[in-house]
Amino acid sequence: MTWTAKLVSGLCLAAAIVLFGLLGPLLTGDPATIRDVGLTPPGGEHLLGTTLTGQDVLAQLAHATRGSLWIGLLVGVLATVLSGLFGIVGAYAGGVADEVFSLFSNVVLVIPGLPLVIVVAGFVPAERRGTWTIALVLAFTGWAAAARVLRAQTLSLRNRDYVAAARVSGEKTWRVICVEILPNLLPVVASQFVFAVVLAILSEAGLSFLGLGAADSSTLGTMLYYAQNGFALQREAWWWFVPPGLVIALFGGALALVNFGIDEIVNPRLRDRGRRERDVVAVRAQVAPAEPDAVLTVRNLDVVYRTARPVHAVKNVSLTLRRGEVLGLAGESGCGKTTLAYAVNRLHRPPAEVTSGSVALEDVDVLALGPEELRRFRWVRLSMVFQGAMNSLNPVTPIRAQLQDVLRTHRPDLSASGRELRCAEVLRLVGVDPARLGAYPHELSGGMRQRVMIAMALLLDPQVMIMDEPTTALDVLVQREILNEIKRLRDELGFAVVFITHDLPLLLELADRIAVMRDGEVVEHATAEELYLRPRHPYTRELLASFPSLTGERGALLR
Ligand SMILES: Nc1ncnc2c1ncn2[C@@H]1O[C@H](COP(=O)(O)OP(=O)(O)OP(=O)(O)O)[C@@H](O)[C@H]1O
Repeated sequence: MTWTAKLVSGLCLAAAIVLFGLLGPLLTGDPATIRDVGLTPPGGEHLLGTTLTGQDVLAQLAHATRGSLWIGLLVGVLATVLSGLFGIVGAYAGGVADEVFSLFSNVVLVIPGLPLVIVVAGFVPAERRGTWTIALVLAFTGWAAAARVLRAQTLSLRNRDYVAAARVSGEKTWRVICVEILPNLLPVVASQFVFAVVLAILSEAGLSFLGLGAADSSTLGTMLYYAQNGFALQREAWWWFVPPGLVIALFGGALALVNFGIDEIVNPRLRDRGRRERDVVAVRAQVAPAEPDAVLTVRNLDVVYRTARPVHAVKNVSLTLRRGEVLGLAGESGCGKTTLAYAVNRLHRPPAEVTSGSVALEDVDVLALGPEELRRFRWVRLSMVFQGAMNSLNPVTPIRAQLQDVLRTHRPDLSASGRELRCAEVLRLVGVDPARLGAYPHELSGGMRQRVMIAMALLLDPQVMIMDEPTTALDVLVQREILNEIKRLRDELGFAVVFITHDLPLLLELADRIAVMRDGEVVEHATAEELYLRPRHPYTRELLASFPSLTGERGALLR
């Protein structure tokens, strides 16, 4: 079922039940009228039959549905307000307020909900136990888990740049919360609300079934309570207890479907979950025989994002990476560079799918590897430095642990001292003092973090390293230092590099050969020198011309 189908069917079902609760009582008459037609089965005058005392089950059901929905709505609103207050306001305010609010939420969270509800509801005398009392008790015991979720979300949002910008520009606190933070939380709040309503209806049914429900209203739980007391099951009067049970189940199911729909709106990736399980289609080309000194051979590769409007991101790409070579992959933003790099590594996720072609790393047919073979292959023979690499480190773990994790996974026989030595060695290789092994990522500069990621990619001596714009976020001096380091390491260790960037002049300096991509296709593939001196494709000439010359006339800088 697609996300829209879930949402629409959930909303239709919930709307039908709400309509029945709203209009049913007006059409079905008094549910309390006693007649001498006890336990009449459904049919004729009484569509859903009668109770032991001859009351019409349909009329009771309509009133009970209205009562349950009303309690569900009250509790949903109250619990959402409480969770918003304690979760969002506390987290945004920070300091003592956050600690006090958070402590209170935690205390409420660990109190066992149902027993507390039963004790509190039982403590209030029956004649004073009205709808509001029950709603307050259920709301009080039901808001804390949602508050924890909202607090976590708010803590992450309050540090975002756009919230900081709003604060710096002098916006008032309530405005920052309502305009900058709340809209981003709305999908989460909506799904928490839906969950609170379902939980309230179920809990109220449980309370009423135990005889602890509201004295002033009839709910689906009350109906079940009377059916139980009237021995409906033993008397085989199924029409007395099945309808209220069914309405509870259908309403719960409808809201669960709505919740799924909301989840998938919040996280569009979920929409594609399960739509396709394969990342590579079955029919694809045989691995072509590689050139003698080729280490990585890509042949006629096609990658398609199977979205509502499919995107053919990589089209018939063929590339050969030779031993110890730096192959540059250049092209404007969105031309498919990252998609190609991910597909070569089998890191692409649905909706991306390799539809044809082959990828071979020496003798390994990469597209044919199973999950366990892939796990053993990646990083050992082919590693990757991701785009924005300096943010790829886990902020709460020291560098040492992150580097050692890779060794623990792929070299389990290495001793603790062996691991330590190897980590220090790779850090030294990339020009970072091994004394920084104990540092957390935030204690390192951007350039150092970038180097640590390169060190991590070098840990297992891979034959090929794919570097996806590894230096874009750095200033030119640090960028140059790192590029020189990559060249030196390549000469020293002999691995081959696929270096992806939109910066063609940088590639002219670094790469042995360059492939220029446009719209998913490789439009030109030549040595760096050839490409610079004799660019053949108009797009390459355009790219070369778009970079300002430092030696031309002043005006040439401002093209
Ligand atoms: N998950 C996705 N669903 C649909 N289309 C996608 C998805 N991810 C990427 N695309 C599309 O695939 C094409 C190639 O994207 P890709 O990220 O590979 O480009 P790129 O050359 O690496 O760009 P950049 O240099 O900006 O990172 C783009 O048109 C992009 O919109």
